[in-house]
Amino acid sequence: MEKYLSQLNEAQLAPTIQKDGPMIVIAGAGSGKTRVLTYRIAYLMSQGIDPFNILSLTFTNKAAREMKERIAAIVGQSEARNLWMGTFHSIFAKILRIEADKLGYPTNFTIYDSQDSDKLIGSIIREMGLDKDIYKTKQVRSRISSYKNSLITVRAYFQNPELKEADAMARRPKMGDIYKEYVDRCFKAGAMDFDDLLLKTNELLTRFPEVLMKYQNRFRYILVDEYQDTNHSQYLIVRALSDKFQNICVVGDDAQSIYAFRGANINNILNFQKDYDNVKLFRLEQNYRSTKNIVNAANSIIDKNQTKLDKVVWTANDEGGKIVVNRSLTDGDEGRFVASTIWETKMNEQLENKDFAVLYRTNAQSRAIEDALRKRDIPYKIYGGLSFYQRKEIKDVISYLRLIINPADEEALKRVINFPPRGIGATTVDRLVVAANGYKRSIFEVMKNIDKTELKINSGTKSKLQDFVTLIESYQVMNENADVFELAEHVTRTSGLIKEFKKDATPEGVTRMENIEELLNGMKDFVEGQKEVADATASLAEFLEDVALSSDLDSDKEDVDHVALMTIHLAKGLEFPHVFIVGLEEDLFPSAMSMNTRSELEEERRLFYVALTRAEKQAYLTYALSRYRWGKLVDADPSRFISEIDEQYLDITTPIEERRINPMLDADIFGDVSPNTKRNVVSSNNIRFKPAKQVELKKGSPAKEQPKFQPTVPKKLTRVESSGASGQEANLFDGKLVAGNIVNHMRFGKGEVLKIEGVGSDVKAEIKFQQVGVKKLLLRFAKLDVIG
Ligand SMILES: Nc1ncnc2c1ncn2[C@@H]1O[C@H](COP(=O)(O)OP(=O)(O)OP(=O)(O)O)[C@@H](O)[C@H]1O
Ligand SMILES: [Mg+2]
Repeated sequence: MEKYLSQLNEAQLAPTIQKDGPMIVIAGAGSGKTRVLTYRIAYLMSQGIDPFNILSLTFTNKAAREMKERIAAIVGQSEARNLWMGTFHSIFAKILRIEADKLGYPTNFTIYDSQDSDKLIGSIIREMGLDKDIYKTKQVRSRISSYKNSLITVRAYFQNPELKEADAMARRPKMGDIYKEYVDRCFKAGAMDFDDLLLKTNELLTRFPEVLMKYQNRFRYILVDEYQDTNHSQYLIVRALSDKFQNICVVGDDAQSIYAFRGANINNILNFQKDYDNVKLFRLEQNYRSTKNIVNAANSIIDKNQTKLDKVVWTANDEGGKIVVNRSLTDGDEGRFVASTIWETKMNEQLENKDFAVLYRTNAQSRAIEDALRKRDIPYKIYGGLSFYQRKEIKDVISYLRLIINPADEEALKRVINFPPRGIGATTVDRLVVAANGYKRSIFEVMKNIDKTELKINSGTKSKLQDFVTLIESYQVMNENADVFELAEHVTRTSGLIKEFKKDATPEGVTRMENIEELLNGMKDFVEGQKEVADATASLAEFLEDVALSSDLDSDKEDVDHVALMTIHLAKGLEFPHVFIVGLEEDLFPSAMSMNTRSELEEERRLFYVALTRAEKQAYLTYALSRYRWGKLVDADPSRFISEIDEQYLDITTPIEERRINPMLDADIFGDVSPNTKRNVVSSNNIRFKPAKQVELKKGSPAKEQPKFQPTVPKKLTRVESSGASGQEANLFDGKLVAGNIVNHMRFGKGEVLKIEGVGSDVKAEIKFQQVGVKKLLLRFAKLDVIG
């Protein structure tokens, strides 16, 4: 047996060496699914399968690169190089690059990133004279995206009255018209957006049987990682390509399906066995990633979901430390806890920064963490922010390059036609756009033929337009002989970009210049790198394709030692020794937007499962009692997810508060309460108002009795139990604190006690604070000093 196969356990070995036929590996996190795919590819090659015939689809380009390196270590670099490996988008962009003319696109088509799409949609909404508060750009884009991922073309849209009706109900009756205009304009600009890369591939494979056959024969073996997160469009591509040979191997975990909001369909994994004949099903049960505590805690979480496949996950790894649960008063404190824990752990255990990751639900949460890390001089990197290639100055340069290979590219043209300023005003551009739409030509063509049009543009402006056309055409000539680096270097100098950026001597301006330099360095690298690959051309088109599809997760330089900060969505498939999951608060995680149906809440829970299972050695769960959101300090309650973990796996440094939730509304969030009444009030600016606390004890009932509507926090986790009515804390102020006392509160400052009410653990004080007015505080939680 091949030596590397001994690095697999028996259960992993079986799918690895199952050469032919459809197969699925369903297994929990950390059980070696990705490892099986990697070794399977090496195995197929050792069995004489040509790497050109193997297609492997991964979730990130980074994952693809890592797999390739691993395989190269086994079978050798030169063979591994010929594998087709990458994300759906990058692989099918390459195929479309070859076949695009069949669909009426130039093979040099541009890929619009989400910024480009947003800009185009924004201008369409403006041109159509629609209300931009109703037709919000991002919402419109996500709607269009969901049509495309469900393969609803413009024509299909207009044939289906239900769709139109749904949009009309959502107060957007013109959605279809925007969709049509957007698609037309992209097509005219020779541009595909991200979703087109899949949609057009589907179109290609259905409309052109000979093309389908070509790629079916090419990709005799297909492997897909993270299959649970494929959307309909991706699903159909995989089905079509694998239809002939049926050598399809998918791996996934239904418990980690977290992209439903972007159209991922968990049924793809559930139905796989129905889609193909004689499917071999494999299961892996042993987790190699995490400690027993983490594995068991994660199991106890996912158990709460109703919709799931039964799976066993266990580990032979050490017990490990319990999961640390930390409460902070504010998000700032939370950041400080994270930073100081990282700092101390690094010292005590001799670790590096890259052994730590901080995961959050929303990007906005990174700020407080960043501040705290900076104060301690701990280097960090945020993943998933604005990627390098989306920064303004970089996009400016890239837009020139895009225009060189595809002068029809409307978004690129609009970006640089007057940058650096050359006296072509917005009105002129608007006229050009209208004319181009009228003539059904690109703006660039209209500009080239400006004398033949009837546009009302004065001769001074006309000659400026012609100069611009000449400039771009001169670059096009240069592009025939120069490489990407030489061309870009020339463009930045002669277009006036460098001069323009140099004018700005502020630190930001200096950073811009550095970024451009970095871009040029990257191009040099690209050119050198391509020289090593036999059939590569180092063409500008290839470079731009890499740029359009790169995310900053991909460009991660392994040699830099930093703490990783990212959203949980981005962390899928990754692993880190120490993981902090921050902001575990109701309405944040689970997100306020995702609590309307059981399936939404279950997706949030899967997200939590993904987060927790990234940790190898130690996990930390943190929450704050108040946090700045939308510029306001809002109160927060600990997330239900913390209390859903079996307590034996937790190390709770500070007892968890009862959730201040209206028991009437929360009795059974999906049960007997009508959906209209159960939600909290949402104000117009989307800030959720918390209903007043109504967990009152019945008169005369013993203090220990739990309220009838016990929130989902298990009894033992509530402060009532841990310190108890009989414990000292609850009685701390009994009898000691009386009306008239002057107290000091950590957050509210100085105040006077007006009255005391309630019994046992429910004793409250009404206090008039100098700064914030009258507040009612539960004494067992309130941090008060009596000062008079
Ligand atoms: N048989 C094995 N022996 C030793 N280590 C293993 C074995 N199988 C997997 N591992 C290691 O366990 C970790 C998890 O494996 P892998 O990433 O393949 O799991 P996964 O099932 O893909 O996880 P996820 O669901 O998070 O994507 C990796 O570090 C991997 O190298
Ligand atoms: Mg994996």
